[in-house]
Amino acid sequence: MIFDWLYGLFSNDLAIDLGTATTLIYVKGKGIVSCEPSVVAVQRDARGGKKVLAVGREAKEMLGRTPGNIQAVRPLRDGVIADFEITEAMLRYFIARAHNRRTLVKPRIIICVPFGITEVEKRAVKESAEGAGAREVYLIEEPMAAAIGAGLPITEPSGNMVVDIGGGTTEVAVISLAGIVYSQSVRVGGDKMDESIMAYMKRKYNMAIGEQTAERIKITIGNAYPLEQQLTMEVKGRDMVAGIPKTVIVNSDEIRDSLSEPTNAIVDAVLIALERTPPELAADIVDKGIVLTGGGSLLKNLDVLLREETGLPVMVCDDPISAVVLGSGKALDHLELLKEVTIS
Ligand SMILES: Nc1ncnc2c1ncn2[C@@H]1O[C@H](COP(=O)(O)OP(=O)(O)OP(=O)(O)O)[C@@H](O)[C@H]1O
Repeated sequence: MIFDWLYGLFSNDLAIDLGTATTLIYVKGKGIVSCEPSVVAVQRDARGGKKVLAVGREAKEMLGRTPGNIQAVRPLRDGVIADFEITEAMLRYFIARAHNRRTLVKPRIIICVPFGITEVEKRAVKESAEGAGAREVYLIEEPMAAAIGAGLPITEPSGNMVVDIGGGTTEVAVISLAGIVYSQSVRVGGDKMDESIMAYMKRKYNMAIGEQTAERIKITIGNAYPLEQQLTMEVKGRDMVAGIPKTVIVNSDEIRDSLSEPTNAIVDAVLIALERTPPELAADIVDKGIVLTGGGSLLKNLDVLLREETGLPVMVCDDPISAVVLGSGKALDHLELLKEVTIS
């Protein structure tokens, strides 16, 4: 008892959402202390060695703007770890910054990982957190963390459907009695939406735009179902024929059309999940509806499209970008829940 109290006083337990697009860190008792792009700027020397120059927001600014020997990389792609070494360096950086090293006790860290992560990837994530000073490392799968973060009653014997639309993947899961009954991950998310916009700008306007511009278009006027009012936006890029910078005005209808492939893939993943859900749990979902989490769920009217296509109630949770890290943090706060929902 006294140990628990002392531990609570001195420890600085962390929850980390290691996302393809964003890494968020939650510190027990303080809330979310960091929310930065999962990007690392790396300098390569002649012998192939790598030196980390910047991490997070500062590194994202460098994407597409670096000289030859410096590379701004996203170490997680399509929901999986594409570069172990750099993921580890990024994790160390974020943990070191969030963890108050003056505290006496090493932190317990819970890290949220993509559903279906391999044993090798699990070990890599655990080892990098241990290397960064963790006393104990717990892993929680993304759909579970998202469901807890969205406030779903996951420990009850009833079906809950959560659709987490991230940067690299969309994970559709049905959860009951603190277990994942069904989960399917498709490699479609915010990144594919950005790619579709880039391809459209090339096709329609002969114009090359960068990833960041495509993301801005998506966030500002992107949509999945007709908006009440048409929106427009000025876009700057490079004319691919003349080779000089140019500006065009695009509208929300054409951007919706350009996004139809990724948005339809998300609808299909949800329809397949509904088809494969055991009947009793499907009946619960008909009553309770589908909850959307993840930054991709903020695409305008994506909830409306899903409602139209499934005929079920669909709602976006409060603060969808933080749901996963908040859910992981909540698990860390409740020992019983932690045992039930983490994977080894
Ligand atoms: N308002 C918005 N409208 C549309 N998309 C948005 C909006 N805000 C953020 N996004 C997109 O959400 C995505 C990031 O979501 P999130 O932070 O949940 O992903 P992640 O957890 O890093 O990825 P993953 O779950 O694949 O590991 C990005 O593609 C971003 O462009």
